[in-house]
Amino acid sequence: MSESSNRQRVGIFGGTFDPIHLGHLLLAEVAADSLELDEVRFVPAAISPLKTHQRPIDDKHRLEMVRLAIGGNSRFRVDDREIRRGGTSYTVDTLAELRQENPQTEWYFLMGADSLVDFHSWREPERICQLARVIVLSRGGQAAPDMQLLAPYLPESQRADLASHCLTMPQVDVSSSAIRESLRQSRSVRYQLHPAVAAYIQAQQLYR
Ligand SMILES: Nc1ncnc2c1ncn2[C@@H]1O[C@H](COP(=O)(O)OP(=O)(O)OP(=O)(O)O)[C@@H](O)[C@H]1O
Ligand SMILES: O=C(O)c1ccc[n+]([C@@H]2O[C@H](COP(=O)([O-])O)[C@@H](O)[C@H]2O)c1
Repeated sequence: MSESSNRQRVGIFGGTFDPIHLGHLLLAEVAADSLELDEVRFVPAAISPLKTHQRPIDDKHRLEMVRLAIGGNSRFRVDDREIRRGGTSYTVDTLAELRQENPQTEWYFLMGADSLVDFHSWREPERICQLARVIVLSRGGQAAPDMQLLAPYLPESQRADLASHCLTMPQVDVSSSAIRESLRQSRSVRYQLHPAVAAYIQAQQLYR
């Protein structure tokens, strides 16, 4: 057996998860399956760097909803390091920490195609691509992500690498912001959330 086939393959999936919804779960499942990952780690951000103007709900609720949503999936784990670290959650810091703790692991950083559009304004995008293989998941029915957007920021070789590791997932037109808005207006969010998350939101009276 080759050395690389013995190495753990772990996907890192960061998000504000305010709240976690079925689009997130499907993205992680498609990535786990297509990339033959041993594990996907959901990493809730304390404060996402490009969302500093809007405070998410309490960390403990977001963390608990991730736990509830991934319950029963043996490949999914939650990693609360960004919440513990507090402040603005930079992906480069998280990946550097993970690499240092587990140098033998093959790390895959998963992101939705909409995040790619502002990837150039992330902290140290070039180093992120060195620390992990960045996997962009685009939604079926939508145009493939435009890698030219990254031309000023990433060398051609890294752009080509990103482009060759795009995955397509079914289009799930669900977002945390639309769910928050529906809940505020007492509209149904049925089938957009894991039932355990929906029950938690109701019991805790969140997003009213
Ligand atoms: N419906 C979806 N399908 C595929 N990917 C998604 C979907 N919703 C979010 N993502 C991806 O999940 C990651 C984390 O997203 P985030 O927690 O900000 O959720 P969101 O629904 O985009 O939130 P908001 O509506 O508040 O911006 C991002 O990379 C984003 O591109
Ligand atoms: O490191 C950065 O500069 C950076 C900038 C924007 C977003 N991110 C990460 O991308 C993930 C998704 O962010 P968001 O805002 O879509 O919830 C989350 O883990 C953020 O910490 C990271």
